[in-house]
Amino acid sequence: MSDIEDGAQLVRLSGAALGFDAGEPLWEALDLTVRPGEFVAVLGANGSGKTTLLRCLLGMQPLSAGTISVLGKSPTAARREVGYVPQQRRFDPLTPVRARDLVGYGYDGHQWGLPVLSRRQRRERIDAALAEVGATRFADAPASRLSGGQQQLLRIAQALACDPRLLLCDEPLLSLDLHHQREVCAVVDRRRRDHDTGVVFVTHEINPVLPYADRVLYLAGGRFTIGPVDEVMTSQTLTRLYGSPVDVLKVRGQLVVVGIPDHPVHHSSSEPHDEPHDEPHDEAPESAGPS
Ligand SMILES: Nc1ncnc2c1ncn2[C@@H]1O[C@H](COP(=O)(O)OP(=O)(O)OP(=O)(O)O)[C@@H](O)[C@H]1O
Repeated sequence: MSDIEDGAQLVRLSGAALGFDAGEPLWEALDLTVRPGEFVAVLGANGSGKTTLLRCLLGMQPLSAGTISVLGKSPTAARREVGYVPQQRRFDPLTPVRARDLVGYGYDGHQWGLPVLSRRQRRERIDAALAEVGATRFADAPASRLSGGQQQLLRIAQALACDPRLLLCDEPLLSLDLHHQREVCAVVDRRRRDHDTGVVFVTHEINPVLPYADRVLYLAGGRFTIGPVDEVMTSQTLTRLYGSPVDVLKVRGQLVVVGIPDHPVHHSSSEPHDEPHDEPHDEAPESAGPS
C-alpha cells in the first residue's frame, strides 16, 4: 500500500503474530490501526509482549506472521519519523550531560543521511522540544541532577526532537508519583492534539491514561482485546480475556483491577478464535485470538 493510500493509518498491523523459538506466541491474529492524533494505550501483565510490540513498530523485531506498516512503509523506512521513549533508567549520576544535550542527541540521531541543518535551526528544534514538555527552565541543568519526573519529561522531549508523526512510549510513567504521571500524560496528549501525532503508550498505570486514551489494547496470555476504555476496562471483558474471574472496581474515582491470575491461561492456537475488533469508538470491544 502506498504512502497516500495508507495516509489515514499511521500504523497498520494485520494478522500479526509474534513468538520466539518454539514457544507460544505472545500475541497472534492481531489487527491494529493507529490514526493521526489517536492515543492508544497498551496494557497487560508483565511479559505479555507490550515492549515487543513497540520493537516491531520500530523495525527491531520481525513478526512471526502477518503484515506491518508504519506511515505506509516498512517500520525501518519509517524510523526517522517515529519518536521513541524507551523504558526509563535514571541517568548516570556522574554524567555531566546537560538536559538540552540529551534532547540534541534525539535530534541528531534522526538526522543521519539528511541535509545538514544550520546550528541555529538545530538549536531552534531543540528549544522547541524542550518548550513543548515544559523543560525550558531546566534546559541547562545537568540531567543527572534532575528529579525522576523531570528526567522523564526530557526523554519525551528527546523523542519529540525529530518532530515525529508517531510517538511510541514504553512505560513512561514508571516510578513517578501521580502528579508527575498526570503531567507526562498531559504532555503527550497535547502533542497529539496540536500536531496530530499518533501515540502508542505502553503502561501499567491505568488511571493516569484514562482521560486521554481513545482506545486500549489489552494483552493477556496470548489473547488481546481492543476498544474504547470504558468497554475494555470492565469485569466482563477482562474476565473473558483472562479466562478466569477478574473484577474492575471503581474506588474513589480510580479504576482498580482485582483478580488477575499470576499465570494467565495461554490459549493454544489450535483452538478457534474470533476476529479482532479494531474500529475506534463505535462498537463494543471483542476478545481476539483463540478462545
Ligand atoms: N529476543 C527475544 N528472544 C526470546 N524471547 C524474548 C525476546 N524478546 C522478548 N522476549 C520474551 O518475550 C516476552 C515478552 O516480553 P516483553 O518485554 O515484550 O513483555 P512486556 O509485556 O513488555 O513486559 P513488562 O510489562 O514486564 O515490561 C518475555 O517473556 C520476554 O522474555
